[in-house]
Amino acid sequence: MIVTVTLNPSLDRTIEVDVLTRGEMIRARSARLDPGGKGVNVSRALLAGHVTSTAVVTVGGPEGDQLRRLLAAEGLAVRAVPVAGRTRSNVTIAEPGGVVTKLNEPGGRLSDAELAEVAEAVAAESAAASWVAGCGSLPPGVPDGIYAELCRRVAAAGIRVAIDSSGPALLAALPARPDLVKPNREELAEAVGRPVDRLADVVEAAHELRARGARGVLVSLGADGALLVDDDGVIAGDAPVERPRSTVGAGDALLAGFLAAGARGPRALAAALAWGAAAVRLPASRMPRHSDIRHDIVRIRSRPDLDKPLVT
Ligand SMILES: Nc1ncnc2c1ncn2[C@@H]1O[C@H](COP(=O)(O)OP(=O)(O)O)[C@@H](O)[C@H]1O
Ligand SMILES: O=P(O)(O)OC[C@H]1O[C@](O)(COP(=O)(O)O)[C@@H](O)[C@@H]1O
Repeated sequence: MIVTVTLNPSLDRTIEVDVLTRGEMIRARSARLDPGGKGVNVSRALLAGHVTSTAVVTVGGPEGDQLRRLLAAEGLAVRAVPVAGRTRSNVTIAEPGGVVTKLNEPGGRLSDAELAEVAEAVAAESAAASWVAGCGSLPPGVPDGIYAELCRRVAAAGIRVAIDSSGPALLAALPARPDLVKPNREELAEAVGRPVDRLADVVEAAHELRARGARGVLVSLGADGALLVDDDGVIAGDAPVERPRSTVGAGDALLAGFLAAGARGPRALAAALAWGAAAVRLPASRMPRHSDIRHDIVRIRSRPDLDKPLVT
């Protein structure tokens, strides 16, 4: 059983266009509305993969009501914490070939009292959990140290914790020793304050996050796959997708696959890559079911070519 925590969930509208040209009126090919936010997507992917999960989410305003309805329609187990600020709407414009432009709102402000209610909800829901995953950006009003606090509380209860966030919230979480962090290439580069251009740079930066406290680092690298650094060493892999449709939620599917497969070693990395690749082949942030996942396309390397320049 895996609990996810999303302080800044969203309604995700994905609009498919032939080409995005700034300053012009563009007729869309299709539009789709999904419940969103990183932890919400991890729980949706786990549900699709038949792994028990509960999503703790804040919900506010008419958008929050709609988010609840969308999650209920998917059959997700949700612990909704009502808040005064409205739930945000994020827009993704998807062009053929998987090129996406994302417009993410900051989200509604959360008060200290609302944050205390979230903490209570997490404590209540995680009694039987093997992992708690704190995912996504922080809305206004939330201190950078919130994920560090989550790590300490969850670890004190003997439960493992994963953090998928960025910027100051990710940096502040590291000294609290999360069992896993899942930065993408950009987030990793931001965390170490230098570009990450080759696999060797990824390894070095991931080691740095471990030196600052993270026990395991799973770096998602878009079309370049993913790299895992933990107590067992370094492994990398990829799963090529010929015709990517939408990368929205691919990182969330990757994290879900990794946790679902035991969160350790080549087997978990392979599952993560298979789930991530499957998400990329699906429209918008649709999460893969068993029948969407192909394990035969995954290539795991215990001695990756470190000089290889990254393509995405
Ligand atoms: N173009 C692609 N081709 C194949 N796999 C991809 C592609 N884009 C993403 N993925 C898969 O999805 C995972 C997450 O994508 P990434 O863009 O790194 O994360 P995030 O969505 O968190 O920014 C990657 O590690 C990879 O497994
Ligand atoms: O909290 P953030 O960083 O603004 O991200 C939220 C967005 O990320 C998503 O969870 C997608 O995440 P990924 O594409 O990184 O897997 C969307 O559902 C949501 O709109």
